[in-house]
Amino acid sequence: MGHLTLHNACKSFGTVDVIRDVTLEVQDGEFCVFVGPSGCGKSTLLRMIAGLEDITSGDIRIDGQLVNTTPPSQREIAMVFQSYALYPHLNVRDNMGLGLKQAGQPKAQIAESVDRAAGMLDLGSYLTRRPGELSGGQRQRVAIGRAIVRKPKLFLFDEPLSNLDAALRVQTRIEIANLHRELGATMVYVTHDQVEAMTLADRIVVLRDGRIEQVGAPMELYNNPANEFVAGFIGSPKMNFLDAPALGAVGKSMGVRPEHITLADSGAGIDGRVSHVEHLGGETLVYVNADPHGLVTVRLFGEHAYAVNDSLVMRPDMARAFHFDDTGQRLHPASA
Ligand SMILES: Nc1ncnc2c1ncn2[C@@H]1O[C@H](COP(=O)(O)OP(=O)(O)OP(=O)(O)O)[C@@H](O)[C@H]1O
Repeated sequence: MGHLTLHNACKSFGTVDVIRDVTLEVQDGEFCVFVGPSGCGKSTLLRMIAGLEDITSGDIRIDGQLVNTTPPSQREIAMVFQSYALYPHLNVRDNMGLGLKQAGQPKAQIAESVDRAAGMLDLGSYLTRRPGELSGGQRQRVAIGRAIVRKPKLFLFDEPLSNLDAALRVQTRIEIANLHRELGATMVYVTHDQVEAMTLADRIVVLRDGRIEQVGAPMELYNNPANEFVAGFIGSPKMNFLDAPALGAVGKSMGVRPEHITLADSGAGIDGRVSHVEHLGGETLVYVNADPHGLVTVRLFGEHAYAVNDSLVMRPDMARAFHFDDTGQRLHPASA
């Protein structure tokens, strides 16, 4: 079991309110990702769940039990950090088994648990190496293995992939997703990378300035963002925000995703001039300057021969456009 509830959880450092009234329920077995810009309070919230930070007010419960003042070691959680936090003088087997050893488990049982976790993470042939003899990705797998052997109620991950290069990040992301499927454990995962959030999460919690902006399944946030902030944060490349009055559209700004605009040489649409083109092979990103909207990103499938300074016309798919008022709240006009 690993059911987590936060009720009006708040955290202040001195007079600065870092987490404000967070109420959230994470179901047993769920993969929940906290995402948001730098400084929005993701790590602080995770550390409050872990017990590494006191909470200023509110409640945190694990499986219904109030843990506000429970020390981290008694919360039955395991945390995986960006920095691995392995003991350099211990080999992989001893690093992974240390928690069980400290808990007084018999040697044979520890060996069995470590072997099982090492098998899951493909670490079997590295068990006698020390962390210094491993790559960054292997070290992070050891840190994850150390969490697995403890059979915690809750896995907490704090940006575990940030120190890995791009290819290894993708590979380790897939391994974490597989692990979640295999273990069926509750996982709470912090990242500032919305692609990681989209690909791993059952549910994403979007934070800004210590508050929850929206909670939902990845595609729910993509297709139905509650406000301009979430609309701009989820999706890569980012949503375009066009000048709604200039288009005769409802609201202050009209949000259109780069993949929901087509280009034509002439005719009806928004006139613009190509400012930059990125050829990515499978797709082409065309950056178009259009007054008064500014720089608009258009994402086209496949290869396209647009060049800087080409004049063209953009045609947003109005059925997929979003409308926002001047406070950034989503409008639902009857015509939208
Ligand atoms: N011990 C502390 N004392 C005072 N302020 C703190 C402390 N820890 C964090 N903060 C502040 O709390 C805010 C939230 O920090 P936190 O590390 O939780 O953000 P984050 O969303 O995880 O950011 P990042 O993505 O950059 O890691 C920041 O403004 C930070 O400066």
